[in-house]
Amino acid sequence: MPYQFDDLKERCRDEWQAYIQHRFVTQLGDGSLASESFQHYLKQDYLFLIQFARAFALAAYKSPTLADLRQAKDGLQAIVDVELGLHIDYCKAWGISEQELAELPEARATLAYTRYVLDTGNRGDLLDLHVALSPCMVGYGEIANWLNDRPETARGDRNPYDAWISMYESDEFQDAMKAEIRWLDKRLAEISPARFEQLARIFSDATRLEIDFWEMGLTLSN
Ligand SMILES: Cc1ncc(CN)c(N)n1
Repeated sequence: MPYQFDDLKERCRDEWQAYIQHRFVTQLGDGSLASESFQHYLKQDYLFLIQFARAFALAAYKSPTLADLRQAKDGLQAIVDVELGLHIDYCKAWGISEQELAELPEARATLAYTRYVLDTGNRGDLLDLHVALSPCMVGYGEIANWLNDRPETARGDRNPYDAWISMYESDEFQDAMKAEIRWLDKRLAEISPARFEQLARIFSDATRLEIDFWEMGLTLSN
């Protein structure tokens, strides 16, 4: 049986579930998350997204074909034009200016995650890099859908974080997520069991670093 993206998730099912259904996520969904935690997360996520945009630029550099180049360009565009744009507007609404964002120091969880992905991409090939990026690209789309299906989730005026959920439910974000899964499914179909083990390690590491990012928000750690 050829491998596919779902096999990576299945291989680290416990970590994936701990990421998708993290306490930060459930509190964000029911609206009970402390605003300090959300603001801390938002600020660090701005810094995170800048580094992730660099990682997609690295994917473009490492792309041997036009199809690969387009996929890297679409990922970069989803972050720079869609996510970062919305993020800056969203930060403004929460009283955080672009100037403040530009001057922030990176928290350790931000440093660890982003540099892990960049290092994996530098050392490895294009598939290593896309697998390291995939918990970010796929996880938030899945989180938005999971929250939306959850009866405890409060929507609209009843939840101060409703716009965050809507951002990741948007067609732009969901389409970028599906395109990334399609790209990965095609590449993973061609790999050996030994290669799958290497990629499963990367996927698990990146997923654990996503969990640490939520923890950083909850504990306000720097
Ligand atoms: C930490 C993190 N992971 C994922 C995403 C979704 N691109 C994000 N904005 N921030």
